[in-house]
Amino acid sequence: MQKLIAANWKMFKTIGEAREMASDLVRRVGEIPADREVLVIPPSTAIFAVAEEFGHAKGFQVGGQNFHPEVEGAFTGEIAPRMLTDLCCTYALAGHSERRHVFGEGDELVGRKVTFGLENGLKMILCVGEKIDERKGGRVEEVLRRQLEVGLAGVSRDIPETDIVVAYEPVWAIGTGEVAGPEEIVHAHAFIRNVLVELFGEKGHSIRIQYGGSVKPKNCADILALDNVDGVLVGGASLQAESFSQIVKA
Ligand SMILES: O=C(CO)COP(=O)(O)O
Repeated sequence: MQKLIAANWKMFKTIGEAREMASDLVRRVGEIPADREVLVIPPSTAIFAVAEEFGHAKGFQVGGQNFHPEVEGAFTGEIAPRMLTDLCCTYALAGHSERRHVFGEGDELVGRKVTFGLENGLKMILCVGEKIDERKGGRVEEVLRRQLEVGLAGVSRDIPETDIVVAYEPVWAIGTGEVAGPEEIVHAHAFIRNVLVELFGEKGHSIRIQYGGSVKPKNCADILALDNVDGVLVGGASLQAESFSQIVKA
């Protein structure tokens, strides 16, 4: 299965900055390794500019960080999945910890986004992960199970396995420089794999599980080599072409 190497730019980069980085990235990466898929997820204002810079560069994709699960309507400030596909997006995120914990999104809303995005032409990356107090309280599995079961509740068992991705992002490792240790990653990913098999049967073995949280050029090869790590979702280190191109090729 191809590893999914994704850049989450969060609320960084104007159109000009995004264009510059996108063209630099294409130049630095050159040909994407055959076993990799590359996805850049800019703020919505810069998605189309990045898609244009990627142009015909083979294999570079763009995605959306968020959307509202309706076709269209009176939802000031929101954008719809069909507006993301209109901007050439192939993927979107749901349930990122910043959406959950800064903007108060709960599991049910996250689940509606996953289902609605899939029904409207997007592949969906469901982000899950425990907070530090949940880890200290021995509740990692309980939290992951709930986020997966509710987040994937509306997803048909018949969807292609490449349409859904789970990103394990322990909240305490995001933007802190404190990457989860190999045992923590392997344990969490194995647990997620088991839940995916419970939910989707055999297909659960081929649904990709990304790791996210302080991924850098210097640690990404080791992380990508761990069991059940089928890609990475990168924040800070995805903002420079130099570091993200190293991660793509690691
Ligand atoms: O939130 C993340 C990706 O979605 C991870 O961010 P950092 O790589 O900056 O820790």
